[in-house]
Amino acid sequence: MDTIAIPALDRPVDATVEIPGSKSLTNRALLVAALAQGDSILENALFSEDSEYFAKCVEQLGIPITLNPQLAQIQVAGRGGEIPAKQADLFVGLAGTAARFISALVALGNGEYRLDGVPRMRERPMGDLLTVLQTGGATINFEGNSGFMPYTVYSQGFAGGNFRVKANQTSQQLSALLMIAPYAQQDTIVEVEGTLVSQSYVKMTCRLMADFGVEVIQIGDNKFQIKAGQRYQARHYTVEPDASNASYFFAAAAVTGGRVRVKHLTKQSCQGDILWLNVLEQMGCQIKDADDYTEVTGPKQLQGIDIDMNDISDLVQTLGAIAPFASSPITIRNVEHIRYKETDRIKAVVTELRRLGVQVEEFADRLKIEPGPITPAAIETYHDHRMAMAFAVTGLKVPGIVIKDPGCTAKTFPDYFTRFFQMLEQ
Ligand SMILES: O=C(O)C1=C[C@@H](OP(=O)(O)O)[C@@H](O)[C@H](O)C1
Ligand SMILES: C=C(OP(=O)(O)O)C(=O)O
Repeated sequence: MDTIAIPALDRPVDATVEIPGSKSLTNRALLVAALAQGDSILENALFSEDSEYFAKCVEQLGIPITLNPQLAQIQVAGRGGEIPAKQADLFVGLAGTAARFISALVALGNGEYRLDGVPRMRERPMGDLLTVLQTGGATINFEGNSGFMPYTVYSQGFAGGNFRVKANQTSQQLSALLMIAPYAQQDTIVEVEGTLVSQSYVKMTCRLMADFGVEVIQIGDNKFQIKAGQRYQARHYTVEPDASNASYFFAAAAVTGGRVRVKHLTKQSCQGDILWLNVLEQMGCQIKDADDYTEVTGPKQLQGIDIDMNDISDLVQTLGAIAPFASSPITIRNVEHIRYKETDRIKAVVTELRRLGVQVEEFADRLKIEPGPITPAAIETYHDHRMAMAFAVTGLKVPGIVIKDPGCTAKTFPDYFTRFFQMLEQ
């Protein structure tokens, strides 16, 4: 298996970086542009496994896509809500967004659509969304366990109506439903039953829908109404840099007492993970928030923090990886749902921190990390891009840290290590 050795720094980082487009925004924009009538152009789109699987699915459904990776541009020739293909065999890799959003998209079609992913994707929850699609008219044939990939969706359009959906393991199933709802035969009201995790992503969904001309009426925190007959408008859309993927570069400034500027990402971002800046501020960093960039300057000594990360849970690994360098313990709460992601992320972070000699307590929905010295080790990444990207930052402070299977960053950030090393050379 490939590995990458991370060089420890004997000086603070001092760099300006650019981060590719957001995965969450690219895949939402691909979906709504596919449903719009006519050509949309996505600028600064992400080119990575998650978005390329997504684009390929849309294309297989008969909606032409032109990829221009050199210009970071994707052109989508939307078909006004029609799904031209009557049959397709679709593969989503490990992309949770593609799995959920494409399953919902094919429910608008008229035909049979098989969906599958990598072995871990077959374990990730899909059932709550599929139950709603069944109530809305689809028949679903599961090849293995009910509620999990692989399955075939037999659809004849989506009826809409009133639904209750669980969103305690992932918010993506709710986002998927919201985005197809304007094309249902009648108005849709979706009520979340119980806890809604990762709420900031649902806000992002509503914002993106509004950017393409569709209104979601939110009734309280947990109820959403979408009028049928609304139509997405094709448009030019510029994808923001990925705030979750920027977190590793800001973290590098935080742990080395250095300075990192991320171009074109600002506090006005519609991505919930922009709140990483607030986390770092509470830990002692200084934040400069300009019109077209954000800059983090790290302190001499990071402080500990006790934080609910339910809404920004893709950052748990980033915080876990720098936690041993704080002056007091770091407690990360309310993140049981990260056990259903690329890997069980609570378990993965705890295991790898312990491998580094760090004292960590694991609970069902939280972890507590004690500061302390680190013994270098080779970090297992469990096919999880965020394990590789986060623990590379730990390696900046401790000589001898090696990241196993660094190629797993291809999921959302194929040239992560190139940009990471470029940051160190500035
Ligand atoms: O809707 C989205 O784009 C996402 C929602 C979050 O997932 P959950 O809703 O499963 O927590 C997040 O972790 C994921 O990276 C992207
Ligand atoms: C959880 C993630 O991805 P997915 O979209 O596959 O859920 C992630 O990118 O951290």
